[in-house]
Amino acid sequence: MRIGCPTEIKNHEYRVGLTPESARELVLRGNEVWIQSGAGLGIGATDDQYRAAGATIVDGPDPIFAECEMVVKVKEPQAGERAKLREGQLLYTYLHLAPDPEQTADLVKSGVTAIAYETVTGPNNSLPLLKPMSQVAGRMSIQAGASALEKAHGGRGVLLGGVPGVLPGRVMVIGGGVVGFNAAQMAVGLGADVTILDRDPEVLERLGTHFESRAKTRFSNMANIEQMIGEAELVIGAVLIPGAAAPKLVTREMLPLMKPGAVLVDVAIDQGGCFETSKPTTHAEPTYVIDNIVHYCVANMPGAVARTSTYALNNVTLPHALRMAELGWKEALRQNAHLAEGLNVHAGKVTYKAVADELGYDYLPTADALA
Ligand SMILES: NC(=O)C1=CN([C@@H]2O[C@H](COP(=O)(O)OP(=O)(O)OC[C@H]3O[C@@H](n4cnc5c(N)ncnc54)[C@H](O)[C@@H]3O)[C@@H](O)[C@H]2O)C=CC1
Ligand SMILES: CC(=O)C(=O)O
Ligand SMILES: [Mg+2]
Repeated sequence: MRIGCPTEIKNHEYRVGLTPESARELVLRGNEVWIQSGAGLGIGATDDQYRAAGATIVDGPDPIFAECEMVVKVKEPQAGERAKLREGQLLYTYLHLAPDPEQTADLVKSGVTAIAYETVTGPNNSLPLLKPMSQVAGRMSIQAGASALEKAHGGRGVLLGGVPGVLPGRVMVIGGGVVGFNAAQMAVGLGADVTILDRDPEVLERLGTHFESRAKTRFSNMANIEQMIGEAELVIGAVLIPGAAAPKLVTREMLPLMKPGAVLVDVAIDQGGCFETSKPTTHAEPTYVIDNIVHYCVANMPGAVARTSTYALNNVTLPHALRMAELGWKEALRQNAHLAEGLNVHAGKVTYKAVADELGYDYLPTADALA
C-alpha cells in the first residue's frame, strides 16, 4: 500500500503521524511510504532520517492527498486538507467529530473513509489510541494550571504546593480516567490538596486504592461540584463520554462562586469542553479570562511536547496501520472489532452513533459498511 504522512498544520502542532522508525516498519513489510518534506522537523526528525528508513520525500502535501491510499496524521484535518481528501481514500488520525459540524460535513462530502484514533477501543472499555495523549495532557494540565495561577498570568497568585506554614492550593479534578489520574498524580507530587470526582463507582474505588490518603475522591454530581468549586484554586476538566460531546458540568452561573483568579483547565475541550464558558484556544494564546476566572482550553496540549507525544502515539497507532496496510482497511476492521470501533465516516455516511446522534446524520452501522 502507498501510505502518506503530511506535515501537521494546526496552530503550534509539532507532532507527526509517522516517526522514521514507524516508516521503516511499514517499508520493511513491502509498503511505499511518502513523507512531506519537513514533516518530522518538530520532533527533530530530518528528511534524511526518513530517506534512510526507506521513505520517499515529497514536496508539499498535495502528492500525498492525491496519490496515497492511506493518509496518517495526528490532528483532525484542517479545512484546506479536507478539500484534498478523496472518495476511497483512508484517513487515520484524531477526528473529535461530535463538537465539529464543519469537519463532519466536509468528511461526509469528500467520500473518505475516516478512522478516528480516539474511538478505537481496547479490552475493558479502554481507548488505547487516546490513552498516551491523555497521559501527556493530564500531566501537562497541572503544569499549565500552575503557570496560569501566577499573578503575571492573571491567576490568584497561589503556589500549588504551598510552603511550610502556608496551606497548599486546592485542586479539583472532574473525571478520574486517564487524564484525571495523571493530573492527580502530578498535583499530589507537587503537594497540592487534591480531590478527584467521577460518577463511576469502580473508577472511584480504583483511585481510592491507588492514592490512599494522598488524594480524596468524591462522587460527581451537580451538588458536589457546586459546593467544591468555591474552594478550588485549580479545576481540571477531564470527563469523557466516548465519541460524544462533553457534558457541561460547570456553568457560567457557577463562576461567581469561584475565588477570583482561580483557574479552569478544560482538557475535554477537544470533545467540546465540560465547562460552559470554555472555547478552544491554542498554544500561541492558551488562556483567557471570564468573570475573573482564568480559562486554559488548548485542544492539542500534547503538541507542545511533540517528541514525547509522537513516539508515545506511534507506539499504539502503528500496529493497526500495519494491519490495514497488509489486509486493506475493510478486512482489518472485519478481523478486529476494536479497530472497527474507530470507523467514524465512510463513503458519505456517518458510521459512529454518538456523532450521528449529536449532529443529526443518518447512522450507518459499521457492520453494514463492512458488508
Ligand atoms: N486537550 C487535549 O490536548 C487532550 C484532550 N484529551 C481529552 O480529555 C478527555 C478525557 O480523556 P480520558 O481521560 O482519556 O478519558 P477516560 O475515558 O479515561 O476518562 C473519562 C472519565 O470521565 C468520567 N466521567 C464521565 N462523565 C462524568 C461526569 N459527569 N462527572 C465526572 N466524571 C465523569 C468517566 O467515568 C471516566 O472515568 C477526552 O475528551 C479526551 O479526548 C485527551 C488528550 C489530549
Ligand atoms: C487527543 C488529542 O486531542 C490530541 O492529542 O491532540
Ligand atoms: Mg478539534
